[in-house]
Amino acid sequence: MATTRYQNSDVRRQVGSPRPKGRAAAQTDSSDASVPSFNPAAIREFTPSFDVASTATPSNGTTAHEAAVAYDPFSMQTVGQSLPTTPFNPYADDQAALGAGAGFFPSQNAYQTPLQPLQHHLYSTWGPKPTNLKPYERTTSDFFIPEDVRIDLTKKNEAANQVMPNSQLPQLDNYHSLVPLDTTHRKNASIFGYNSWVYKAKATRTGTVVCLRRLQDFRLSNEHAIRSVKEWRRIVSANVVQTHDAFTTRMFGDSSLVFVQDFHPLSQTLAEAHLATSSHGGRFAQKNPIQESVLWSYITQIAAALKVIHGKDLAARCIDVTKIILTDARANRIRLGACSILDVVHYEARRPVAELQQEDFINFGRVILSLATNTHPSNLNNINGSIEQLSRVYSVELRDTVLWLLSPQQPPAQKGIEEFMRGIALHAFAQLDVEEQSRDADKSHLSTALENGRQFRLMLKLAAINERHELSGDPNWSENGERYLLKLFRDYCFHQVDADGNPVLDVYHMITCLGKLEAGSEEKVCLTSRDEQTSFVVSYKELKKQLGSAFGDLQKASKQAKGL
Ligand SMILES: Nc1ncnc2c1ncn2[C@@H]1O[C@H](COP(=O)(O)OP(=O)(O)OP(=O)(O)O)[C@@H](O)[C@H]1O
Repeated sequence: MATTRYQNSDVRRQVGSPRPKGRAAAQTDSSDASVPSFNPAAIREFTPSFDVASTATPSNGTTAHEAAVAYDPFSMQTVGQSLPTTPFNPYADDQAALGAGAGFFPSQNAYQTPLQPLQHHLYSTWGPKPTNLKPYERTTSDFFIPEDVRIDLTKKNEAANQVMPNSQLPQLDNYHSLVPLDTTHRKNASIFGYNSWVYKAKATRTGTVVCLRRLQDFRLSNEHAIRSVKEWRRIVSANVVQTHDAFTTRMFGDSSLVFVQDFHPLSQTLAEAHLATSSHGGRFAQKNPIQESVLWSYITQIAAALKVIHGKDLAARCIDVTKIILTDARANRIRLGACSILDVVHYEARRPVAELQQEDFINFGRVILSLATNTHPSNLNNINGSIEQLSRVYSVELRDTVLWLLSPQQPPAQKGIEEFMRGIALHAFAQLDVEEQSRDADKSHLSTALENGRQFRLMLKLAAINERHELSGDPNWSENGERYLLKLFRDYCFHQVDADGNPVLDVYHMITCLGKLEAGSEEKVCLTSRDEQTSFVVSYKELKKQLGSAFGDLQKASKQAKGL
């Protein structure tokens, strides 16, 4: 079998056969000692660490920047080449071409890192790891977002995209595709004084999914009432559902007041999550006793919300287990869900904010007492008895905290949220730690998604080139020149077969090949034609250039067709 070292010339001529046929076969260049031999095992449970493959990293000073992909997902041109002074682009293919003044650093020569060049073809290995694996062991799932996170996000996306066929709900002026979120027909008018309904809807102008809370049969008597919502737009807190707007409408067949809020898919109220109605008499029965650490987490988050709200001279007014939503059950993330509503509804009977803020503390205490004793707030008639019940299960500190919240101050003395926060600081730090750990895990997942995104862009380019029917009237474009090698690379990467011609589906091999191509590694690969008559030894770096140039042809033709 002839082995041809590829020289950037017309490979079609070197192949010597009009159109290669037959089974794809390819092998890694065995003359390159740095290349790990490819073991065509099926998807491995454990794959060796990429540290093993790292022996094959560029040795000729390929810099981090050379090895990275252009930021524009499809741009194969050096970004900013035509600009006189170009900002440093860490993703550019060729930093040298940017010119001396283009770098973030005084000149490219001055940029000499004492570190090894980054190995962009390797998946990063930072972030929390399963502890039962050796440091060099990785599972196939390591390359993707963890299953539980994927399921959670997918379910949330599904919930956000859910539609209701044959819906009788009206289309509003600025919102359409309403889907009711109330899971029960039981309506409780005691909180707002009106029956309320919650819908998911799509904003006509922006296409974003929002949550609409509708108060049925509400008659607006004062135009200024609705403007008080403006104040709530200023409240930006991780523990408050953001309110955007409020309007009245007759589209539901009555006079309704509607609040527009952020939509948090698959959220549950604290009552739904922790208190369950029994089938008889509407009494609430506990699902599982709530751990004390969860209660402290809730306390810390409600306090954080009140800090922002009271800090803007507003009062939450609606702190209730049925109006606080759990937006991420795994992380115990909660948000106050119905602030702003009572400011509009009770506009005529306005009361001093300081007084309402003091009431917030009492409602806050009732929420915690209700959760700790598994009693619906409307049944919390004997506070002392409930406190006693709480102290039988939970710590003295929790009991004292709830007592502090529930006991009214003798005027002119007033409770302050900062004073309360100082008192629970230890628990707030515990919550902070949980949040930081969860952020670490999310960052780690994000880095996996980043790597996958890079490879996905590469696959889009390959797919756009391989087997293209014709380009600019040339029916053989995708089979000629550099495109032919890209086709063989596609075979090498994805169409591996064993000695009997059976497919070898080695995810590790596919990911590694794409990673090296994406990084433009100096490592060489031996690509064999389908008829097994010709082989080409070519580096990933050259393949990457060829991919760029072939994709550039496509872009040029596409732009010409559009007259650009
Ligand atoms: N901003 C939001 N994003 C997503 N879902 C929400 C949002 N606000 C509320 N929900 C969900 O809508 C459903 C109904 O909420 P609602 O406040 O009406 O509770 P409820 O228990 O039905 O109270 P009530 O008896 O007062 O009507 C709940 O499952 C809640 O989790």
